[in-house]
Amino acid sequence: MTTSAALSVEDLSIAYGQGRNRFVAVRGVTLDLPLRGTLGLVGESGSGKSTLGRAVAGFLPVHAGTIGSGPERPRIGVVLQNPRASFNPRMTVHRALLEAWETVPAAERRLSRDEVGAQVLADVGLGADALGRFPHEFSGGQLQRIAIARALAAQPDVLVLDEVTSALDVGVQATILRLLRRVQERFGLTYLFISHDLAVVAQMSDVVAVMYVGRLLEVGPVADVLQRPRHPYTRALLDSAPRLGEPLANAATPVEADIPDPRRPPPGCPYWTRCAHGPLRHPDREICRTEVPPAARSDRDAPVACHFPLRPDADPPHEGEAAS
Ligand SMILES: Nc1ncnc2c1ncn2[C@@H]1O[C@H](COP(=O)(O)OP(=O)(O)OP(=O)(O)O)[C@@H](O)[C@H]1O
Repeated sequence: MTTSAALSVEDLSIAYGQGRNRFVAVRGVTLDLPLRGTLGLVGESGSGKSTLGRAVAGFLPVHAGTIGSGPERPRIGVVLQNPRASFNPRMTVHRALLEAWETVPAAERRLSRDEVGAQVLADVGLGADALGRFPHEFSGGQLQRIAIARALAAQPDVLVLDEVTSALDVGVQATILRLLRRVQERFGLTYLFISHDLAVVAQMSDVVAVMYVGRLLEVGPVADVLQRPRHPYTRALLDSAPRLGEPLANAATPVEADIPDPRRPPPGCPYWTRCAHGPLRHPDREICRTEVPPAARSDRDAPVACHFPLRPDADPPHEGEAAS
């Protein structure tokens, strides 16, 4: 772990199922969550983002590797996409906040029982009148604020935020993102921010990690990864996000093919079956089909898991101009 990491994930693998149904949803992921900063985790559906988030939160058994930061494990909270599903409909907001607060060992509590209410709600911009009400009385955006308040009541060091704005209207999304930044600064929190929305990740993150079929393909400072992507997959993801006035396709446009089933990943690089820079378009790049590139790691000088990474200064990248 580097000294500025709040939490380190080292060579982590997570499996689901048993026997013949067992499959590895996250493979060999190494990441540092930057202390008091945000790591944005992006990737298409099924890439393993939520699995990694749930494992970091301690909800899933670790199959191989470690999640930790030395003897003092940080307190980790979670906010999910659908707040309605995460509240007991028969419990008042006040009771839900108290339940979260009760998980903090008595000697470590920063708030008294009396303060767990109006004060915590004020931190997320809600009035004390919400305390005696029930989840169904709130809009999705208000309930997401309450979910954030509930997470704060448990005094986290790290928050796993899994698609927290995906179910909200755009205007409400923006206010929730601003609120998250405010509470991050105020309480010195570290975020693992999971989203399939690159624009939102770009706005929120210091470091970006790109997952694909369970593997980490690229990781680095947000400006590097999103402005000078090295992995053809990152490049293709960026190009698939529509931008006004720009053509939709360029040389990095992926080969038309389905995303592989993570239960049956292809041999070699997981991305070669769609990669415009791989063996489908460059016959001399057979290695992509047969050898898994060394994993991208945030703690090493290895930001990209690709046999033929794009040149960092290539903008836009051109066929055949990848660095060797
Ligand atoms: N509880 C589970 N049991 C078995 N398989 C699961 C379970 N949860 C997720 N999976 C599978 O693990 C793989 C990774 O899923 P995960 O939800 O982590 O991906 P994701 O990148 O977060 O995508 P999404 O945005 O669709 O949730 C998928 O193939 C998914 O079907």
